[in-house]
Amino acid sequence: MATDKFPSSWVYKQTKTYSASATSGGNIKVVIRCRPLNSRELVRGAKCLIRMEGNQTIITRPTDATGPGNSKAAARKGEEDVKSFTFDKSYWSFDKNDPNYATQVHLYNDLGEDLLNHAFGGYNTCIFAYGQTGAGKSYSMMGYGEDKGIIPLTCCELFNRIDRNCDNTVTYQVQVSYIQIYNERVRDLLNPKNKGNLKVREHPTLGPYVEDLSKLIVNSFQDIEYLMDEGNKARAVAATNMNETSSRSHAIFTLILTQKRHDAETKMDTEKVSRISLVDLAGSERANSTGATGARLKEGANINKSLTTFGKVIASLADASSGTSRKGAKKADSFVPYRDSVLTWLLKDSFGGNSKTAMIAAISPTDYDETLSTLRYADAVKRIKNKAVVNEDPNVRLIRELKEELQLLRKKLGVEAGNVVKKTKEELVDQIQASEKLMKEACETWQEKLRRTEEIQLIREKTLEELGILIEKNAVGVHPPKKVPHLVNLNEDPLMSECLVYQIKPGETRVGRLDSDIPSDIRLGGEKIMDNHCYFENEKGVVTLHPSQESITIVNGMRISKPRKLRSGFRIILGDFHVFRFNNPEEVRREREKNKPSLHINPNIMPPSSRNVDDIKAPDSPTSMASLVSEAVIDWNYARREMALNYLNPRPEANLSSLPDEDLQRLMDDLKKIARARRILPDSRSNDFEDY
Ligand SMILES: Nc1ncnc2c1ncn2[C@@H]1O[C@H](COP(=O)(O)OP(=O)(O)OP(=O)(O)O)[C@@H](O)[C@H]1O
Repeated sequence: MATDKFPSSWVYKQTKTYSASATSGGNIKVVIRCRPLNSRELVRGAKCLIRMEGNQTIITRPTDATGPGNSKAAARKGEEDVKSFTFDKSYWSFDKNDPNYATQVHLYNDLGEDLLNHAFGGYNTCIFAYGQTGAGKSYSMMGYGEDKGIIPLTCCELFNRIDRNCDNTVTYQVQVSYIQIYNERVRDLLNPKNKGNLKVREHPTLGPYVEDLSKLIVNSFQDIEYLMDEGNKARAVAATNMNETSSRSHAIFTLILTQKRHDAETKMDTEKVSRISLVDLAGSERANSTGATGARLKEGANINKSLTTFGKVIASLADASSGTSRKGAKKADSFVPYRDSVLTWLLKDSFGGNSKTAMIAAISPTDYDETLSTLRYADAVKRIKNKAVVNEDPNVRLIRELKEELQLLRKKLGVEAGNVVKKTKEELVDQIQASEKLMKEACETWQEKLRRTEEIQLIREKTLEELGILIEKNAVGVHPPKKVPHLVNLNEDPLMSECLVYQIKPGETRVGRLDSDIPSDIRLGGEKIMDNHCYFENEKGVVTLHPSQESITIVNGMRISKPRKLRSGFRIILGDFHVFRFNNPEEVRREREKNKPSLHINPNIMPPSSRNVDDIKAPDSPTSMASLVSEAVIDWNYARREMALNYLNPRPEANLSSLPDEDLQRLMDDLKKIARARRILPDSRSNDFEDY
């Protein structure tokens, strides 16, 4: 078991005791959190439209329509339009200097502790974050840097409580699973063997579940952190290979806490099992506000489908709870369309079911339309009533029911096999197989589960190694090599950026297609990656990139057709979507030594405007750039924008009208993304566009 304690720097107050409430009813707890203005908003003089008084959140319609998202907010001169909403809590995180500023710890003390109390009481629990992109969902859930969010604080305290347990008749076991829902497809982020789309099923006792999903054993908070990190790596690999916009997917991290109590007198064991679901939803902005086209529009429609269904589920549950009905339907008739989307189906228990649930609605202080829409959503959610029950010995019950069910199904199959239509027979066989799988899982011993956890860990490491990704066993976070030159992945979503490291060892490092028979050291997916895409040559620490004929190999925004010597900080794009930053630690160290005292280069003077990559002057070429410019500056946006700008430069050999259709489409996609980012992204993600 873990020996580490909740680091005192994370939380200042941990005084409450934890006794779970015995009540089973109760509404979903809804809290609102308003983030500070970002510097873009500050620069344009955006006004704060939100006020909080006690538990009330008050929004005022702007009197002009200048800000993004305020387009429909018509100026109604002389008339103040104010709307007020009451929630369980309204967290004012607008101004760090305000005495009422709500910190991460406030949120944890109110929501995280409650969640743990319920989980230890044997109830299913769920915390989910809702809100538009950049409103502060990840900040509240995961946190950034030292500002740990509710997930790490809660998971850490979970193990602290287990460690503090002095009752030797009780033992605890924790398992985790991590899935992503993207375009209505479910992906297991912890087991690479589980490729593609996992099936969602429903069992009368178990409720909705993901078939074949891996549930891995964790023994400490570090184990949880490690698996989350691994899951995020898997997300980044898949997102890049499939060109998925990762920030538009939903992620569900689930902990299963099993408490076993041994009765010395009867020699009997009883179990309480609770599921803790931590859900980070995709940005809630409406698809039509993003200007998406083609595949992005379809993706948006699917995101919309899950969030629209989510909205419908919430509306019908809220109506049912408050006794009202929609369009004259009787209350008893109100149908909740859980199964219309994978997200709502899987969260069925969390909404209107067997769970103690809390919602964090993250809002921006300026964006009237989206913020009002989030507040209305949250207002409907707070009316939903759940019926949580203590999950006592659910496995015993499940095994008993599965036994009866299997007997019945097999009998049915035997009796009816001769005369049933094929489809019905297939359905029966499918149902038997699903129940058999559940039975096998329910009967598995802890040792078997542990063995499988270890097996999956080895598979995960091997899969990453085969792709050329550097793995560090049991280490959380990315630890780039201190000496060896390497590539670091860049991704649109900061959560998935800089989490994959590819080493460029002495000699040749070949890059090729994921599914090719031709061996390669770094394997990438996607249509535009060739069998033999390119190779890196590392000669005594000096690295040269050799592109294959016809391959899309881009250095600092320019496509190259002949070998190119790389310097630390260079941006490399392979195929359409694989974006990297090249790092050469030894070179940086040498340059630092040489350049003492250091120069001062303003990062803002660095846009790549050079026409010929080989003529690139100061901004792109010196190693000192990488050491002087904040690494955050050279992110995914920077690399993609630099490429887009090179297209836009009036070059005699490639002006806009001579661009092939697909290149033009890609360029348009990039520009739309930049425009969208300008409208909705927070400062941390969009300030690179500031100069253009
Ligand atoms: N309560 C807060 N206090 C201070 N800064 C915050 C707070 N909430 C958000 N921020 C800052 O606002 C920015 C956007 O937050 P965040 O990345 O959490 O948004 P998001 O809703 O998760 O976006 P996405 O949907 O893309 O994941 C970040 O730079 C974050 O540091």
